[in-house]
Amino acid sequence: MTTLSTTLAKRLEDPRLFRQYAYVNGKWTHGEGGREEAVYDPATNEAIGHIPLLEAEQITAAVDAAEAAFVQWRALRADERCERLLAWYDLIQANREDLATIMTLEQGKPLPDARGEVQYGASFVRWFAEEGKRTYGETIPSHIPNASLGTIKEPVGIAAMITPWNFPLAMITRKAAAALAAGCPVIVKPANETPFSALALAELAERAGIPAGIFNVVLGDPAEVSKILCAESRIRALSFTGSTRVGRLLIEKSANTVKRLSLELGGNAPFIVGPDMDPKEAAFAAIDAKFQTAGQDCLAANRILVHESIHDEFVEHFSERMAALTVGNGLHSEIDLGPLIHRQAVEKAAAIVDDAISKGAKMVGGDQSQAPGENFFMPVMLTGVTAQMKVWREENFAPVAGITAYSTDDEVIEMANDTEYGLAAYIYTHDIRRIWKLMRALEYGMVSVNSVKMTGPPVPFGGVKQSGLGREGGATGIDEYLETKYYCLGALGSVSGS
Ligand SMILES: NC(=O)c1ccc[n+]([C@@H]2O[C@H](COP(=O)([O-])OP(=O)(O)OC[C@H]3O[C@@H](n4cnc5c(N)ncnc54)[C@H](O)[C@@H]3O)[C@@H](O)[C@H]2O)c1
Ligand SMILES: N[C@@H](CC=O)C(=O)O
Repeated sequence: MTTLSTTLAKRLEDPRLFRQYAYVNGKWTHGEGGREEAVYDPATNEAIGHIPLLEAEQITAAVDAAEAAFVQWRALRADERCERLLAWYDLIQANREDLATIMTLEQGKPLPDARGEVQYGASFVRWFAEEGKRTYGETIPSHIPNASLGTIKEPVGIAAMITPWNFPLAMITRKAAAALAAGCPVIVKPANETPFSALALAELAERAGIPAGIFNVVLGDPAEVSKILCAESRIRALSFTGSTRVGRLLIEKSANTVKRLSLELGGNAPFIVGPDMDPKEAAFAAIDAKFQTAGQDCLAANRILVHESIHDEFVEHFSERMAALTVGNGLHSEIDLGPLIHRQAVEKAAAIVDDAISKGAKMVGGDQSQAPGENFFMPVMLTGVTAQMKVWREENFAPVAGITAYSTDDEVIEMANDTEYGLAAYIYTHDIRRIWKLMRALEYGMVSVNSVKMTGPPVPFGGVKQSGLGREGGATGIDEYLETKYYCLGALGSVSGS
């Protein structure tokens, strides 16, 4: 019988990239308890494969393997680790088409977007391969007679990573490449909805010469696995990307082992349009900022705040452009929006729209009878949204755009900051004084002015408030995996005053 997993394997130039096992200590591993879970194509609801759910002892075995492998990995010179990471980068690039196919099948995003994510994910590997060579310590002018003082940077130890389904590859490489370059072994727990991208990365890491035990992918019940990872004192850093709800749980669970925590959590981005903007240009930019990955993006423009003087024109252009968006299976050509990840996400989106309408918002679009399958949600524009509505308060993670008018800069600052989240904000205006005022007043970790695109390897990506702790990427991303060791070399004789 032909199953979708055989169909999938046949679609790939290199079928060995499609693995249905965990990857621990350089070995493809079954679950010892016989538990497994199906993974579905969200566009069709067909199972594309199965993954094992590992037992507690198998997760601990991954930690044992990482601990043993750490000794040699940290002992390599930075340029030697750089070479392995560059080999990984080359393999990811060379297998871009297969990786994109796997991603579209498990995540649903349109194939061109999946190719873009592979490229984006690979770019972090190259960036951190190089950054690993620049983990400088410092020399400190001594206040102690005859002593020399300074710092050196050392790998923090085993780093665990728990990652989401919306960016199944790049959210792994942005963490793992930094940790590996710093000299740390890595244990990744990907989202159960999208494990196959992570497993393909493991296959390529092995081919790149990253030794057994240094890059592990564990699979299992999320609460069970993370409980073990958080409680394990040998794991010194935990990096999580996902919802604020789960982020809070991980903080609690890690308290006893006092780990280094990096948290990239939810967002509720405001998209502010000033009165001087061309309403059409701003509306088109807002469409891009809202509907990429079908709205399932932590940077998605959730609350679109438009100056009252151009609001009606903006809304007209927005709805026209929204009506032209195509919704369908991401493997087909000319698709703008793929499915949501599963049926619950569709139900959540519908509940957010109903809540807004019951509180007075007006809806354009969103004829769900046109949806090409049960996990699809036709894009919706809601106008007249208020702070009492869920669409304002919650990260909707769906193609639902909430729009509202404002009259003054002070008012829009208050509106934009009226959320527990603080990941990213967008400002569209050409008035430099307004740009400066808004940029300084917005309580967000990242502010993008007149540009939808804001991310990439050189960028210190991260949020404030309840959107997270720490930064990924950029010149500081590797610090999440490094400890500073201060040294005092005393009794040196002649160095006083240096
Ligand atoms: N800030 C960022 O960089 C960023 C990037 C991507 C996604 N996100 C956020 O991620 C969320 C969407 O992703 P999601 O639905 O996969 O998030 P999620 O929090 O439900 O899941 C993220 C990861 O946590 C695991 N998990 C789920 N329940 C758990 C539990 N009880 N204990 C331990 N682990 C558990 C999941 O299996 C997955 O691996 C959104 O809030 C989005 O904003 C943030
Ligand atoms: N789009 C983000 C991921 C958030 O979901 C990124 O670029 O890292």
